[in-house]
Amino acid sequence: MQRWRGFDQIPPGWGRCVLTIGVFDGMHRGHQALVRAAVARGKELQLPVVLMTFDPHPSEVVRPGSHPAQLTTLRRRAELADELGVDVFFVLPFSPAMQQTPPETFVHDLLVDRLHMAAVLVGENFRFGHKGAGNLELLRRLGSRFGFTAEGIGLVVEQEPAADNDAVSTPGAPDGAVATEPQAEQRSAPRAEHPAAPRAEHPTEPPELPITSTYVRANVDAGDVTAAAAALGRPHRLEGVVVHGEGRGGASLGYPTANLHTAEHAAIPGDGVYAGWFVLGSKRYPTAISVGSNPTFSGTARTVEAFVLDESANYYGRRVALEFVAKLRDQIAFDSVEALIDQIGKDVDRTRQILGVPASVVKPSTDRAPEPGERAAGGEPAGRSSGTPSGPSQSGPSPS
Ligand SMILES: Cc1cc2nc3c(=O)[nH]c(=O)nc-3n(C[C@H](O)[C@H](O)[C@H](O)COP(=O)(O)O)c2cc1C
Ligand SMILES: Nc1ncnc2c1ncn2[C@@H]1O[C@H](COP(=O)(O)OP(=O)(O)OP(=O)(O)O)[C@@H](O)[C@H]1O
Repeated sequence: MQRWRGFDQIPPGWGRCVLTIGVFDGMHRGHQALVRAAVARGKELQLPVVLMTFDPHPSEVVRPGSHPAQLTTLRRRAELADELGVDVFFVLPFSPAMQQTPPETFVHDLLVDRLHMAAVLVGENFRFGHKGAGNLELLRRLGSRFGFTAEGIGLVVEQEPAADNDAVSTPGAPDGAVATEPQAEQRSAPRAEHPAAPRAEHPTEPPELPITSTYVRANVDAGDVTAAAAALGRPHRLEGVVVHGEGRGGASLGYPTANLHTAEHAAIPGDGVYAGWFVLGSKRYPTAISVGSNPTFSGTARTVEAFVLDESANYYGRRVALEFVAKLRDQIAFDSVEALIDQIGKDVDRTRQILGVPASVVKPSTDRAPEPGERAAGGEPAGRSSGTPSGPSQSGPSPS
């Protein structure tokens, strides 16, 4: 896949193409359906498929200071587009001049004259150009004038989770892994209200609301990472660089944590404790994640920290990502450090259960994730035994 930034990077001799346009921040299931349709059209017409996205988020240009929480970095968005078969990931720097551009000019001067689009595919609800005056209808009219086709894709809607299903599949778990325990906290937690939710006239019929990035952001913010994962088709991922914390995790608690420094607008899930995956390069490790200000220690700064199960490597300075699979509980101000340690042990046990990772695993090397079902010869993990902090010796070179 090629990556371009701005129209100047269109290579000389560029022919015709199939185009899909939008912010694509979530790269959620709706976006995926749209991109798949564009890729299929590209195959049929034997033309390359261009995905056009914007940077910064257009909201920031329209209302400075209003940048929405970012669900994917441009790098991650490109990676996901590549996996779906896109040929060119085209980032259009979004400027005040672009915001003022009438939709007809945008289509004629840029998409037709410079990008040579033969077909454009967008969601039915797509709006573009000054004051959002452009829509699918306009694209169709301009298409018959300038010689391209415009196709609208039906919107993918969110699915309500089945309330009586005891076996909750966990997005991102190893193949076939299923959490056998109902995720009670998840179920009972109020769902983030859909931004476009109408008042239901028939309460028994769940409303069918389109998946949008705004909806995913609301769920991430509310800590409902299960609903976010259902809309994304994968767990929400937060990227960052591992930095030093207070130096307390390994030394005093026996649970060293990798503290993440995240990008300014990154979508950080609401405060709480989560089960998820620690992603390092192409490997994933089970992890218990804490988001919040560590009220037991009267902390004020909000931190994102991950205790990586069965690992004791030095992650400082590494670029890593966390994938949030399920929320376990809220952060609590414990009366004693012992009570916090005891609870973290239970969080770790629960994390194993949800991810389908056995309690005792062979100590993997730092670049190898344990295979589910893999056990140490003696039955005990080479790192720590499940849920039992083993004191300062565990902290070693690990992050605090
Ligand atoms: C799984 C897990 C759950 C946690 N839950 C809480 C909590 O409920 N309340 C709290 O004050 N801190 C909680 N913490 C955060 C610890 O207080 C924090 O990791 C510790 O203070 C070490 O901080 P440091 O990395 O800055 O040294 C939790 C940490 C982990 C790994
Ligand atoms: N649920 C969906 N199903 C199919 N296509 C969608 C869906 N949501 C958005 N699209 C289309 O995907 C492209 C990119 O959408 P875009 O990221 O701009 O909006 P969005 O996901 O609705 O997010 P936001 O909440 O920020 O409006 C557009 O063409 C849009 O119409």
